Amino acid sequence: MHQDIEEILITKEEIQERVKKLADELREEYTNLQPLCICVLKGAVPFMADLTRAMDISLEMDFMAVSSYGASTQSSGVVRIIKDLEASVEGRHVLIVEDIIDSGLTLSYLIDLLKARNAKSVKVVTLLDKPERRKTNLSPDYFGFSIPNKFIVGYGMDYAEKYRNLPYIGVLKEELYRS
Ligand SMILES: O=P(O)(O)OC[C@H]1O[C@H](OP(=O)(O)OP(=O)(O)O)[C@H](O)[C@@H]1O
Ligand code: HPA
Ligand SMILES: [Mg+2]
Repeated sequence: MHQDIEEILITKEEIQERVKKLADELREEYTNLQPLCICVLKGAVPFMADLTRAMDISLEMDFMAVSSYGASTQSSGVVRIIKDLEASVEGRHVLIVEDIIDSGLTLSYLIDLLKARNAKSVKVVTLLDKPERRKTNLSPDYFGFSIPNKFIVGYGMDYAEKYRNLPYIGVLKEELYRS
């Protein structure tokens, strides 16, 4: 285990098993709809890659970068678009692929934006849900795990850009960000 990790919350094997089940559910819903899967950079990259391959249906991918955390464990509340989509979402069935919903501010901003751009449907799949910290009344259509209010890293998730390549999801030692 990495020296900065307090405990492993979800193992690599548990992630793989859950992702496969989510993909089965999404296949049911999206077969023949040619969904546009939107990966929210950067944290959702490993989840997007594993999930879409396991879905194994005809789909398209696009990528969007928004950021509200920076080098902090608290959302700034201000969502900035860093990279916009290439594809038009008009008339499309859109599936937003997120790694984590925490305050919900990133996602509520994105959902409003995609609806305003006339997507035919907008749904959300997130690997992790941290409901205790929610500041909006938003819940994902699909989620992998509900987790306690701890700052976690790994499988795409970072603290100040580090730890994204850990294969498991772990709780970051508090002394690394509390001073
Ligand atoms: O529900 P919220 O409180 O808005 O938090 C969730 C968002 O915050 C993180 O992204 P971040 O802004 O850190 O960008 P990153 O994916 O590039 O790390 C995470 O990947 C989600 O997109
Ligand atoms: O717990 C978290 N870890 C990493 N990134 C995050 N973005 C929102 N919550 C988290
Ligand atoms: Mg981040």
